[in-house]
Amino acid sequence: GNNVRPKSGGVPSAAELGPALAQLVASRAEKALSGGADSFSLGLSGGSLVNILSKELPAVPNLDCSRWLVGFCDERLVPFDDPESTYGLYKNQLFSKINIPEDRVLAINPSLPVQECAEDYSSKLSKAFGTDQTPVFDMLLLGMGPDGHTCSLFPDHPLLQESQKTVAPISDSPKPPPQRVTLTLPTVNAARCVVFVSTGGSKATVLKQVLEGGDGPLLPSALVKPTQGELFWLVDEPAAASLTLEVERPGPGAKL
Ligand SMILES: O=C(O)[C@H](O)[C@@H](O)[C@H](O)[C@H](O)COP(=O)(O)O
Repeated sequence: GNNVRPKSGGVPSAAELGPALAQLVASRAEKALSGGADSFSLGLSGGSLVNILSKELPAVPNLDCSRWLVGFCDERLVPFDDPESTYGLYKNQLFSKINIPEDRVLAINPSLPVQECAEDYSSKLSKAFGTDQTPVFDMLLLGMGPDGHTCSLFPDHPLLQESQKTVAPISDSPKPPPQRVTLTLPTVNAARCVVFVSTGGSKATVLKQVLEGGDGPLLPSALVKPTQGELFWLVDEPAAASLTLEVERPGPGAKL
């Protein structure tokens, strides 16, 4: 075929990708906090990130999360004890294993109707970030669905045009559950560092389209272009299988 294999022998396997992600998070946390900021703000997403982070973050030596401020890039409007709740999964699998203070985790209020829930989450962010403007997260961790969605921003959905709100409700998500709350594209693109984590062969075609272009309108993941911040894609071999562009392979211990 015409696949140009990455020069240095391939992108990390899924097993190497977790530690690389944890290192990247730890390094950006240290950068933010050593620069004198009183918090490191991190936005989480669901999907496979829950397991990766729950395994790898607690394994980082001397990780101090006492000054982290953790929010959610999107959340499903279900009770916290529902297996579909992203917050619920992180609470059980990750927050119980790191020293993040409970009041520094910003979650939705799942008992509110979706519109009010989005407004409530938006004001929680405003308060925590001390601004009425777009909150600027130090780091956002994103997944990408096989349809190219990220957060709860789905292909061809009117929410892709949202330019005023920081957070928006969605009640017709094509991926269940239908009701969700999501950061909008302007909020995602205001972040200082955005990291996509994408693994597995089901992502190969869409990853090529997002990174190398194709016919039709840009997919939601391709609309993520931080205006000032950094953008990383951490992908494994099967996800990268259709790429023709060259992929960098940071070795173990690389400074990202
Ligand atoms: O709320 C959701 O439905 C999921 O969080 C979803 O948006 C997920 O992040 C992507 O589909 C990527 O999933 P993987 O990380 O499992 O590839």
